[in-house]
Amino acid sequence: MPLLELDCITQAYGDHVVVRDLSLSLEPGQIACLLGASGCGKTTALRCIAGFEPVQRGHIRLEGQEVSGSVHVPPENRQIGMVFQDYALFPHLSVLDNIGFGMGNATRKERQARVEELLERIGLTGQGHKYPHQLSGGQQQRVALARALAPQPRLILMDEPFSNLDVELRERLSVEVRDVLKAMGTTAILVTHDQHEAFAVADMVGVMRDGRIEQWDTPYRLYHCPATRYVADFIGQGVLLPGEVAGPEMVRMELGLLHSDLPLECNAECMACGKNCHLDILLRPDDVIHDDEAPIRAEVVHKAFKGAEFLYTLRLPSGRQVLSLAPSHHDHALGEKIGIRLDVDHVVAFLTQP
Ligand SMILES: Nc1ncnc2c1ncn2[C@@H]1O[C@H](COP(=O)(O)OP(=O)(O)OP(=O)(O)O)[C@@H](O)[C@H]1O
Repeated sequence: MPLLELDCITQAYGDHVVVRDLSLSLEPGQIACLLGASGCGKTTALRCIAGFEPVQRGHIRLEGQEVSGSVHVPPENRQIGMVFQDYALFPHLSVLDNIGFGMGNATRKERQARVEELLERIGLTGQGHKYPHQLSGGQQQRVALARALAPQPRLILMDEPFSNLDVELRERLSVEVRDVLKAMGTTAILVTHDQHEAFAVADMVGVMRDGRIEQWDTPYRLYHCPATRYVADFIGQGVLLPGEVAGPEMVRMELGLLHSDLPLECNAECMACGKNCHLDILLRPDDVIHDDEAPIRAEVVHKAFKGAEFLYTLRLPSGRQVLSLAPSHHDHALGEKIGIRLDVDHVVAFLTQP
């Protein structure tokens, strides 16, 4: 049985529909992420799950039991833990007391054992006597996670939990949070606009747009097999280059012929002949390989040093540009023409808009 099911939920503020027919299902122990641009409705969806907002249509079920829809179970009876962007720790309570705060029904001994266990999980053993202001931002957020986990909730909801932290710490903490959640078998949903966080933490990611989930998929598939132009553009870097269907599973483009393992998207007439449909082909920087032996030459118009790699922007003979990631010992000057070839695992193609 899924731990959480959202069945076509809709929520509006007045006339402004913010969440539209949103459905998803989470298995116990799964970590999901709602990812999207500011204002797409991620926080509102999370607030509906927590019970802070009623849903106007649809149903939410936790462990098969309806909590929103024809009934409305209040937030405090849903056994859901929350982690917020600003940590929301009690400043006048020690770390120990913050973590133990929500364990009202436990005995002193149980509470102590649980808090010690969680302190160890978050790497703060021996620091329980400190107060929030004596901790770094990353440590405070780990305490906030421990506090949310302490009462053994059915589900943890995290709203932009890393956005107050600097980039390096954000990456490290997102991996640590995933490890803690996985070690405890906790089901969780993260809300963020940062795809690196989403990819570091979640098993499944829903890319949201305008209140809807545009694609619900694994991070790998979102990157390599985006279902729509919007997802292709929102996730990762890349360019769309024009191509032409040369057969049901083959496309011709400026950089050569590409074989697709799936039938290419065609319009009805093209289905009949299997040729000449115009497509836009997605090329990621890792699809375009720098190779001195390759006959196709492209001019370096921009380069960004990434440490282990350069991200080159290259101009093709047609004037169109592609991105290419190359190991950083291949250090080429602006204006230089370098050989490139394609190494595309899956062809991602969208029918050219008339
Ligand atoms: N309480 C409210 N009353 C009226 N409108 C609201 C309320 N809360 C949110 N909205 C509007 O709903 C839309 C979606 O907001 P929401 O916070 O869910 O988006 P979000 O994707 O989480 O954005 P962000 O990343 O900026 O937090 C926005 O246009 C916002 O202005």
